[in-house]
Amino acid sequence: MAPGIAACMRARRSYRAGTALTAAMAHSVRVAHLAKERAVAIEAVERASRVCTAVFQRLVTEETLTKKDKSPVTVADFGAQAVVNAILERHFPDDPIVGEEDSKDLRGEDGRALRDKVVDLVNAAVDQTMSADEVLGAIDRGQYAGGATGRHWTLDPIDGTKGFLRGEQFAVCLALIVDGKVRLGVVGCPNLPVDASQPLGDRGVLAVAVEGEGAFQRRLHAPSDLETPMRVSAVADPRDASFCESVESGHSSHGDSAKIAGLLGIHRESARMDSQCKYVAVARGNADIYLRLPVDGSYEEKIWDHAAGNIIVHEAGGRVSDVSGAALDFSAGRTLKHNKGVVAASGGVFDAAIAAVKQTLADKLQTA
Ligand SMILES: Nc1ncnc2c1ncn2[C@@H]1O[C@H](COP(=O)(O)OS(=O)(=O)O)[C@@H](OP(=O)(O)O)[C@H]1O
Ligand SMILES: [Mg+2]
Ligand SMILES: [Mg+2]
Ligand SMILES: [Mg+2]
Repeated sequence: MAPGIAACMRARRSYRAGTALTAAMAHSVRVAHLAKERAVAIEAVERASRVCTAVFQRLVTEETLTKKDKSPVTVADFGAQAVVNAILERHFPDDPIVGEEDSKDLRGEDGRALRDKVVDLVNAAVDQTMSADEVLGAIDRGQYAGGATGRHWTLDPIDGTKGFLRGEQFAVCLALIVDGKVRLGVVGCPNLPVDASQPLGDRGVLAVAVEGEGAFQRRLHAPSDLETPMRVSAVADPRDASFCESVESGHSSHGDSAKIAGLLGIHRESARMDSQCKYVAVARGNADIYLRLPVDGSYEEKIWDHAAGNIIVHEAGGRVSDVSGAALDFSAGRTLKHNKGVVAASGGVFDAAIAAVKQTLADKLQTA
């Protein structure tokens, strides 16, 4: 095991032991639960986050960001997926991975320029030197079909690509699914303010949750003994609630969310934010409701866009469902094909939010 991962597990044990002496026995049993997976996942997400930040800094220096050249983003997507998958392979060689990207565009003569950039990027981020074939192989470990039995990981190397390009919110999201249920989630948010009340202050948050153990946050790239628990807000009156949604109206209907806010008596403007940082915002009480409302009825949400955020909100005391109130079903393959849309909210306002969503989408839900 890498020394960093061993130190991380020790630090977590000492942090948790100090939090509740009376529960020491329960802790010593629970801490062992997915402890190695948790530590490896954090290390992988942190390394991939560094890859993304490095690519973005180069983008800014080369002033390509304003040209909206998408290829550097593609480099970061591929690089981050290769780094995470290589780390997972080293520690859990038998675990399959459902990842967003594949190596198609990096192969052959057409893919050479991009491939060379990705290989350089990956080799700057991992401990061992990887050949081009090994990097492409690592990316393609993400082609697993998913399903209801056994264990597999799911990875979104950059969630919120548009946010990444704008220098706004994006996230590196990794989750472990066992027998169709999410058991562990890690979301790295390099641009999220550490303290939401200080939006111009320090940035970089890592959120993590293991089933049954609660949700925690810490500064990205900080030792785990500085983790603090996350709790959803205690708001009970929906009129006092705030909600967040996707930036793009193509990913979540802004028109329907405005109607739902009207029904709930919400007067505050929605916070529009890219990526699974929205789940983290709900988990740490910065927003009360996350609405993701279907625009195109045929779109199937991808498991990597929701798995990590889903468990983080649950473990922070919140609830997550689709727009009909049904739990998200991560056992159906690479997509959430049995669900439409997503509603995540603190416990105090979840029922009211679902009722307003159902009322607003009644016609669409009937024809779906
Ligand atoms: N039609 C449609 N409906 C819903 N979702 C879609 C749709 N098309 C794409 N996607 C996925 O949306 C992911 C980004 O979601 P966000 O909530 O971050 O959107 S936004 O950037 O704030 O607009 C985005 O994830 P990334 O590709 O990882 O950025 C896509 O997987
Ligand atoms: Mg995504
Ligand atoms: Mg992505
Ligand atoms: Mg994408």
